[in-house]
Amino acid sequence: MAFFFHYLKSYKLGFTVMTIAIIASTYFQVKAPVYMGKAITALADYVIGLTRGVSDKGNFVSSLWMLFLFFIFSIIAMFFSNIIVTFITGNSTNRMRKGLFGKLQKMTIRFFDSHKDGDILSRFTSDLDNISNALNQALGQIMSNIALMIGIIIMMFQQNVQLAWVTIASTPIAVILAVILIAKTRKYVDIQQKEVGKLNGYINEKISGQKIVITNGLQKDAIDGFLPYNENVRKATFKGQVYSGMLFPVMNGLSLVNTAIVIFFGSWLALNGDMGRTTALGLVVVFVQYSQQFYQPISQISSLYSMFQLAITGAGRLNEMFDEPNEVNSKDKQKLTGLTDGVKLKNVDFGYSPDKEILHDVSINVDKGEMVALVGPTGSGKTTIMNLLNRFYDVTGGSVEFDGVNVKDLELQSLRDHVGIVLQESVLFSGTIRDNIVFGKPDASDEEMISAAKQANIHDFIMSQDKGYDTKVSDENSVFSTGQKQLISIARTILTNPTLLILDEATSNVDTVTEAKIQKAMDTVIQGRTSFVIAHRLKTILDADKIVVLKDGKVIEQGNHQELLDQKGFYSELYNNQFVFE
Ligand SMILES: Nc1ncnc2c1ncn2[C@@H]1O[C@H](COP(=O)(O)OP(=O)(O)OP(=O)(O)O)[C@@H](O)[C@H]1O
Repeated sequence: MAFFFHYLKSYKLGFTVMTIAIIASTYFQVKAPVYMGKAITALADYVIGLTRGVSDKGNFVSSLWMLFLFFIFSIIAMFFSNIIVTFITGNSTNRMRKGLFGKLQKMTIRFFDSHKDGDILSRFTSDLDNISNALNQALGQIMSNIALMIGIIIMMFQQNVQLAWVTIASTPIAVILAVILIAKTRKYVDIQQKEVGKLNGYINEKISGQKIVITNGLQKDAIDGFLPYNENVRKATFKGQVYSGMLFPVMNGLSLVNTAIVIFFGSWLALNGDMGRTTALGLVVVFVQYSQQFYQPISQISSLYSMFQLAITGAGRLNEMFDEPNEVNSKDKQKLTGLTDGVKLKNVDFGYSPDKEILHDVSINVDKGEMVALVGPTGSGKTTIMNLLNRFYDVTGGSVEFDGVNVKDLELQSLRDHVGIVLQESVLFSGTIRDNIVFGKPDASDEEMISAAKQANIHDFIMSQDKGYDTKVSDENSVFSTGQKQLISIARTILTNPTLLILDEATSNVDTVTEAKIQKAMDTVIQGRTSFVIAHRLKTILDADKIVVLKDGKVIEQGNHQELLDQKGFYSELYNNQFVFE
């Protein structure tokens, strides 16, 4: 509720106008049957008058006109309130989406590492859609239905107290039936959502692994696995639909029975009561209208319930994201302006979760301009060390220092400005090749951009494209191979001229020509720069000023190639067996 209030509170004027429009529309709607009754009484009087030779149809015509006008006014007022609801809903969901995306940009790497892309995306799509639908439907409908119910009750008691009691006598039965049906529907809608989630999970997994399915000829098995999920969805949907489908017929049936009782009792009043018969006839017509209108709000409000439930779940999931911690605010901290001495990891301990330590007492010294190669078996903690260098995560023990200053005492933005990263998996954003190269330095001149592309060995390839640097890059139309993508991201990093470079060498198989280009580009970008490289190629390791050998989160050996060979330890054993580092 606090979530909805936060976004809706700024539309006070809109709500006021909407309330006035709803009250007006309700007034016209509940008053119209009175004129219908008057018209019937006037018609009956006119017919009786004809037999007696007196005929005045003035009352009948004027009542019909009023009836017509009241319906028209009611429609106009309803139209206004709907437009305002649409305006408020559109604007508030727009603000929610903006807030959510803004929040996303402030989130920590930990959040992205621990949530699936699909899960984050669904908050922007299905959760926001559920909220928007519920707001759209509920804001106007709940208010106008409640207003309608109150209006009808007031009008009925004004018209005739006895008939009013008869009409509302069955309300408790209707409410009890509605509550039972909704509870049943909800149970099966919940099951249905869970089953749909499982089905989507299965489809998702199979789509991403489709190549493996095809390679192993497992298409039939994939379908066999799919069928039970699909069947469970069908069963749950069917049961939910049965109960929710019963709501309207049951309400309609009750409304009809109620109308019959009203007609029966109304006719009895007309025949035995002390009012004129034509007036009583008019009254019966009025109450037939009311008894039908009276059931509308009950069934409409109850049918909105499941929509509300989805919106509340959606709001909960959005709130979960808003409650996530932001990246630290470090505006008042020291700015990193460059590097004079070097970078140090001092007795670093770290775990992604408190109960499992990954790095144990890791110490590495890198002097300015040195290149360090991190080597070690898979899972030994190489990427984790990279994650600590530019403070994606905070160490739990020890410290990471730039020129002796703890990264926790540095302004985060200045730290990130000085650290350049080339990941194994290079990402290209939609836009032109130019946009992608100048991504980290949007104000770069064309000369700077071209020089970076030349150093990264990708200039000639770009120029071979029809539109050169203005060639569009998109998912469907990606002209780049994996290796070329890596060259582009190297160009992107060269352009930002980072003080400290973090580089994850690609292990993916690229052709030998591209491989040589990547190697050359890496040599260029590493030259004279302080750098950490997760090394997979022997040449990089041989060229390194320092090799750090990691195993199970511990530094087990450290030194240059020759020193490590002389130690005759883990490294020399692996090297002699030509085992991991090719
Ligand atoms: N985001 C994370 N959350 C929790 N645990 C993680 C996370 N990332 C890595 N780990 C765990 O930390 C340990 C070290 O992983 P890391 O990615 O640093 O190894 P690595 O040496 O880079 O491996 P590889 O050569 O396979 O890339 C592994 O046990 C891994 O399961």
